[in-house]
Amino acid sequence: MSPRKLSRQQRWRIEKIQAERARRAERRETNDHHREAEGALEDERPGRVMAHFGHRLEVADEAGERHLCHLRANLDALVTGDRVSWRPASDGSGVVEARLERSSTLERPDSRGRLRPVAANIDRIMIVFAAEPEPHPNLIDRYLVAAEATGITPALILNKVDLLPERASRLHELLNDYQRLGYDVISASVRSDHGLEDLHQALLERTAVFVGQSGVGKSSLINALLPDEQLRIGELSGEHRKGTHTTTTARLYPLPAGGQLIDSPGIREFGLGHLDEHQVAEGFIEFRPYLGHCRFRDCHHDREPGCALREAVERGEIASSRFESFQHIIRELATSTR
Ligand SMILES: Nc1nc2c(ncn2[C@@H]2O[C@H](COP(=O)(O)OP(=O)(O)OP(=O)(O)O)[C@@H](O)[C@H]2O)c(=O)[nH]1
Ligand SMILES: [Zn+2]
Repeated sequence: MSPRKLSRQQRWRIEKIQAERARRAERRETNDHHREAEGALEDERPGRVMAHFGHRLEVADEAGERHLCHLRANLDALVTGDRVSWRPASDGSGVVEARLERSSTLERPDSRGRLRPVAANIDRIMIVFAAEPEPHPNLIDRYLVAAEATGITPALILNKVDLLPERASRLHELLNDYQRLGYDVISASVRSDHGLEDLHQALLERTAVFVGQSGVGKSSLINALLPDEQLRIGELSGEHRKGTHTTTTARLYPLPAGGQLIDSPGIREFGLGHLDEHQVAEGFIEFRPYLGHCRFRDCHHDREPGCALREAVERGEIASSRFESFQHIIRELATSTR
C-alpha cells in the first residue's frame, strides 16, 4: 500500500471516530426509526454523496459503485460532495449514518436570499474565461475575490485560445501577472484540443467546480473532460436554470483520468454576493501582508493618509491595476448595499 493510501486510510479512521461520537450523541436525543432494519445492515464504511433525489442520496463507495441511500432523519442536510459514513443493506441500497467534517463548503443564496450549502469538499474553483466573450477589465479579480472568500484555491483557465490570436496573446500577458501572484493558469481550446492534458493534470486527486460567465465554454470543457457522461452542451440551460431548486441538481462526476468535478447551473453562477470590504481586501492575496498596517484602523484604502496599501502601490510592490480593481469593487459594493 502506498504511503498516500495509508494516510488517507488513517484520516478516514480519525474522521470516522469523530463522526461516530457525533452520531451517538444524536442518537441519545432522537428516536431511531430505522432501528428494526438494523439487523440487515452491514458495517459502516466511507462513501461520497454523488447526487440528491429528494429524500434519497446517491452514494459512491470506495470502489466507485453507487448506492441509493436513505438517510437518518436526524442528519442535517447533506450536499453533493459530502463524505459520509454509510451501511449497505442486502438489496444494494443503504443508510447514511453520519456526515464527516467538510474541508470546504460552497454556498449559494436560496430563493429568500439565505446562504445554503450546495456542494462540499471542493479543492479547486476553475475560473473559466475566454478570448470571446472578452472578459471585462477586473472580471478576473472579481471571480478571484469570490473564490478566495470560500477558502477554496482558484485556478484560471483561458479557453478558446484558437480564436483571435492577438487578443489571446494580450490575455496571456495579463495572465502572466496572475501566475506571478501564485495562481495556476491553464490555456485551453476545446476546438483545437489544446490544454486538455494540462487540465486533466490539474484535476488529478481533486474535486473541482467550473465557474465563469456565460459562453466561455464551461460545458464544452466539461464535455471534453467527461466524454462518456450524458452531459451535453445546452442540457443545463433548460428548465433547471429558471428554477430555484437548482441546488438539488448538483452532481459529482468522476473523471476518467482521476479527480472529480461537481456541476450544476447554481454552482456555475458564482459571484461576489454579500462580501464586505474586509473580505474583498483579503481576496487580493498580495494585499494580505499589508492589511492591518494602515495608519487608521478603519482605513478604506481610498485617500486616507498612511494607507499601507497605497504606499505599497507607490513602491511598486502591488500592481496599480489590481489596486484600482480593488477600489472599483469596493465602490460597487458600497452602492449596492446603500
Ligand atoms: N472557437 C472555440 N469555440 C469554443 C471553444 N469552447 C467552446 N466554444 C464555443 O463557445 C460556445 C459556448 O460554449 P459553452 O460550452 O456552451 O459555454 P458555457 O460557458 O457552458 O456557457 P453557459 O452554458 O451559457 O454558461 C459554444 O458555441 C461552443 O461551441 C473553443 O475552445 N474554441
Ligand atoms: Zn489603507
